[in-house]
Amino acid sequence: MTVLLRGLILHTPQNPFRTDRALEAFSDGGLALRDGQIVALGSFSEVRKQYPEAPVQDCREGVLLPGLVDTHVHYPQTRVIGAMGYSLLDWLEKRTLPLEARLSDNKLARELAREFVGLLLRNGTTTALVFGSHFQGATANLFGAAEDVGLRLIAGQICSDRMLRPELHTTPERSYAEQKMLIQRFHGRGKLRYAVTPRFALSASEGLLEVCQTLLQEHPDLHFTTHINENLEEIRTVAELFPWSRHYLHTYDRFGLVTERSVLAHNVHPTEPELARLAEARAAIAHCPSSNAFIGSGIFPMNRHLRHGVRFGLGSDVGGGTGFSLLKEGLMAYLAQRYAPEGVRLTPAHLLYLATLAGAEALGLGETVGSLTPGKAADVIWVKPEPGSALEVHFRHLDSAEDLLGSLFTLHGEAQVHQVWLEGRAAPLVF
Ligand SMILES: O=c1[nH]c(=O)c2nc[nH]c2[nH]1
Ligand SMILES: [Zn+2]
Repeated sequence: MTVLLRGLILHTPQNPFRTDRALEAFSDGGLALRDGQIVALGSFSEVRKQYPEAPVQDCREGVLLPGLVDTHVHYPQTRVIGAMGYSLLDWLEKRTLPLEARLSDNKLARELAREFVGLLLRNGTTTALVFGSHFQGATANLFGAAEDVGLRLIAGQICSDRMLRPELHTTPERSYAEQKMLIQRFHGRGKLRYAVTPRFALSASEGLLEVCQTLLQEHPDLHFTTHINENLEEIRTVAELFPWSRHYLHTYDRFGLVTERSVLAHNVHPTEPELARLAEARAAIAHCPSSNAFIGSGIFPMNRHLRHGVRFGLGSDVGGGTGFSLLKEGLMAYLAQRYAPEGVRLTPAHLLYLATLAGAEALGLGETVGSLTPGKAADVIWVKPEPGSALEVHFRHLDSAEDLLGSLFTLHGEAQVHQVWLEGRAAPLVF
């Protein structure tokens, strides 16, 4: 059955870093959904003519956007959000890893998984690349919870075999066996995909990185994700642990882990050769602006990434980040670039692109999601201003689509994700 959504529709089917006309807006727009796909987009009157019999859902209060894409978020860390006053390595040791160690308890893991996917959806995220758990059972729970609600999920069991805490350490042999089982069970099942996920080079021996390489060779359509160049002390330690490495990226590249299916989180302190190599390999970066500020990692050198042609999308990086909202991450990216000495002048179109299509492309899903182009999956969100809020005033009085989008990102805290469609089906937002 075809359904029509009517309202203000905004998306960025093109890249605003390359063209001035990337933002497409329909002030009284129509979006036709059928069999999980978008089948038409245009002015409401045009779309109505194509589907005169279809039921219409009136979404004229607020705005319809593509589902948001989070390229980096940690499933076990919802309850870590807000731990102030740390930098990366002491934040991991004192606040994050103790909680992650508790996910050996399957009952807790199931509860956290349901909570986590519910929070992604409530914030309008319909596709996510997720850091799983160090435990196989907990990671299976994450896949199960995503499947239950219909979230598009790429995730994997984290592997580490040194320098964290003993409960979180695996061995190369065990990690291979456990990951193999998860890949067989979940990779390619519905909207689930598997990502090989060493936590970071600091906590992975060469033997473990070899296992990651073997898995990617045995299953060339797997994804790969990890962290890189987040914090200066981390970078120094990695250089000591891999004395042969030319730079941080080399520790992954030596094992064939830097490809166009790779997403590396942060990259706040890259060298020029690393940026050149990332561009050459077409690997993508998950830019996590609120996390970079919150754990004091530094400001993302966006201009250098653009100059080299390195792809990047947005990541909430919960729980180093300050919450699940990618609208907020858009604002944080904007603010950080305003502070940076050679910051990029971002527009509302850039922020929407980074929160949607750029992320989809980083995950290799640019043909499937990220914009409302007909033929793509009907992953759509309806965002409304809270009654009585400044954002509502803006929605009543602004008539430029671009200005409205700017106020939506700026006043994101007054926006409510009212409804989410996953492949055309309305998802429950209360769990
Ligand atoms: O922001 C981060 N969050 C983490 O959990 C983590 N682990 C390694 N490096 C990390 N960075
Ligand atoms: Zn992270």
